[in-house]
Amino acid sequence: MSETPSAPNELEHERQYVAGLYHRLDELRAEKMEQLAAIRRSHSAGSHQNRSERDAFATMYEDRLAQLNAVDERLVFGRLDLDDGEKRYIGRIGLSTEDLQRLMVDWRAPEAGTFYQATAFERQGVRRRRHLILKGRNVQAIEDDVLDYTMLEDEPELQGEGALLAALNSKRTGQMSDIVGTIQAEQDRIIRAPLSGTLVVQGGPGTGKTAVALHRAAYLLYTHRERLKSAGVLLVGPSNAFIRYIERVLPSLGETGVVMSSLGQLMPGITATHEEDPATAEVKGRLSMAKVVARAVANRQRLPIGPRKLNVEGTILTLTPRQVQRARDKARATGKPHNEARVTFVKILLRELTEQMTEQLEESAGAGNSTDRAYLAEDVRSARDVRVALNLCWMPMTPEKLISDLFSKPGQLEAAAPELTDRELGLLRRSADAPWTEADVPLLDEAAELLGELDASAGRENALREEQRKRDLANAESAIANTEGFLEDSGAHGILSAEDLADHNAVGEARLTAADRAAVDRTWAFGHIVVDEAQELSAMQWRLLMRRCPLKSFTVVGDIAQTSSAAGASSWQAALDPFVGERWTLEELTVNYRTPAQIAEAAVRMANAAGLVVSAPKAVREGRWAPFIDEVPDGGLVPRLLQTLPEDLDALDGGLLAVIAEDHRLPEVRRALTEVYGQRVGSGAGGLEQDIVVTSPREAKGLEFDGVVILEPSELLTAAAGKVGDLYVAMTRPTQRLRLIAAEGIPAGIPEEES
Ligand SMILES: Nc1ncnc2c1ncn2[C@@H]1O[C@H](COP(=O)(O)OP(=O)(O)OP(=O)(O)O)[C@@H](O)[C@H]1O
Repeated sequence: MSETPSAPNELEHERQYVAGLYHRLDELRAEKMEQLAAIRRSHSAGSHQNRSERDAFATMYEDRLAQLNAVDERLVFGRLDLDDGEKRYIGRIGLSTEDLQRLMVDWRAPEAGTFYQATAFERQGVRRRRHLILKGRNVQAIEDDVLDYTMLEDEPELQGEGALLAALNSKRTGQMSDIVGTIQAEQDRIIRAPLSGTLVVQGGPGTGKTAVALHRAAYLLYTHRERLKSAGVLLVGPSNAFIRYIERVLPSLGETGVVMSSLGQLMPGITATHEEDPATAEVKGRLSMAKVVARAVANRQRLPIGPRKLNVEGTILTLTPRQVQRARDKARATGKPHNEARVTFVKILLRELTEQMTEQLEESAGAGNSTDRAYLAEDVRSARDVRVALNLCWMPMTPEKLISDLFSKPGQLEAAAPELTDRELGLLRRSADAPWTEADVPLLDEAAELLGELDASAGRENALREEQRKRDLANAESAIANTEGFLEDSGAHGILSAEDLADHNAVGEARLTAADRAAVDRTWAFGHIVVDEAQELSAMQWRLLMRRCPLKSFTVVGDIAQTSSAAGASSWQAALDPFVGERWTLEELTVNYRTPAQIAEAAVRMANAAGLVVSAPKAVREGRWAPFIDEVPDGGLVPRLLQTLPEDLDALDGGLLAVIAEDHRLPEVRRALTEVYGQRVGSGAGGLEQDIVVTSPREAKGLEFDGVVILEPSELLTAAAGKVGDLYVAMTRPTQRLRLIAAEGIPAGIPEEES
């Protein structure tokens, strides 16, 4: 049902139309630049309010300009020919002529939906769907799906097969790109699903879950702009490497307002490392840890063992356990978090101690000789003994201090976690200065929730100010870049620095977007949260995310079979039940767009042989190569890698190659490869710019490469705490070629004859 029109006049027609679209884009850019420059020229004049209004306009123009600049590549990618004769062009944004004649429809608009959804079975008024394949600003080729006849097939229909296969076969760059021109019908249905509720998207490797999650975020922001602009959208991924891998997709879709965070960054101000020990991560991830943290907080509200003598300016007062208990009960009854309820606790006891002091002084000075209560209250409040005693009973506390003490002081841990075994307690113990890990983040968040603000204003305001300054600088830089031509003409080029402009623009909080504010505010309630690789989340991580979106509007994408974290999910039902019960819907993606059939099938056979039930998506294409299997003698892994690498690199012809192995092998592999390939070798997360990447299976999660070499695959099978996720993940990363080098035997199922 695909036809490629050869008629040169068709191509010529499209070239002219597309040139017209770019012309309009350039006009709009020039217009916005002129408006921005005019605002800047008049900037310093007028009242504070005038300046604020101009700032608001400047921000609006800058945002629009940034969007217009971001959509240049593949501005338009499709055309629909409709029954009524209309020819509707579909592109990254909507464009109209000056007198509002529509030139191109935004891919997220309802009128563009049929571009992705129409099939030969259900034409939805579409006669022909045309894909435009651009290089730079020029139309290189066109490819048509003709839908105005019925064609029955059993296979799932691929739309724009030529354009799709061209995209799938293109070399990987180490950064994900958008799929807006070739979204398939089953993906589109998910992208355009309603905003409310929790939607789970389950799909095997390479089915486009990440792509769908990102396009859905862009779609929701477009369709529910008002609501989501003020509340913000949060996108959570497994690691910083993953966030770097996907970070260009949303800007390329014209959206910059999404907060992207890895699991280690979910608590503003804390940068956490990976939790190395899976058993420790598993214990920290249990839902029952919420109770442990709650007990740890309650244990910081203590009763003295007996009456305590306090010296206030030479007068001896007594603080009794009973008094403390009464004050504690009242403070707890306020229902406020620890640090805020402490205010009540302290107020009650200071009042009682001041009364005691008044009575004692009046007694000793004789009746009728009244003392000034205000002075006495101040004496009591500032007395060292009183401060120490009240702090011992109810210490103001930061989340970091609470959790650090909990894990580094054995007595505190035992008191707070009576349900844990000695072995589990041992797993949690750590030194006070150990770095924070991803598994600590939900515990810190839980603590922050129960403790409340230490000083309700300080921390957040500083963070906001810092964030504001960063944004002002970035805005100023882009404003200067965008108006370069104008500045040159006016002779101002080079005179104005981004810092000057940022200072000039600083107008307080008003200019921060919701996303800026949300990124630094732990208590921010997002309008929607998208979670990728969601199978890895522990119950405590889910608990944290649920707090960040009280409306429970979630898009959850992942693959249960790829779970490698010991704290991760074994079923969506089990993972979500504590938080949303049955109120979630499941969608499945069934086509593998990444991995060639021969490789995907070997991965599935391996998983099945290891006892893992995996959904086996149908691969869209055959590859050129079946997996290469090299069995070598002991000590032969790296020599064989060095021997085979030239052939693999040659075959990939400049493509991206990853060597995946367990952590303990990585230094040796890196050393050996760097000796031969020097700067071409990058490591793990930071290495995606290089064409040879050496990485662990964990860091490769969610990423893809043209070629993959796995060293000692059986090790990846056993390392993942009894789960086969890691080897399954590693085997499904390549888009072209897979090689397995093994000294300890090839895991069952991989060679075809065993199947
Ligand atoms: N409709 C499409 N058009 C073009 N490319 C697509 C399409 N759908 C998916 N792809 C490509 O397929 C590859 C796999 O997609 P993606 O990474 O989103 O899959 P995934 O399901 O998240 O995989 P995994 O779970 O294995 O990490 C990517 O290169 C993506 O760009």
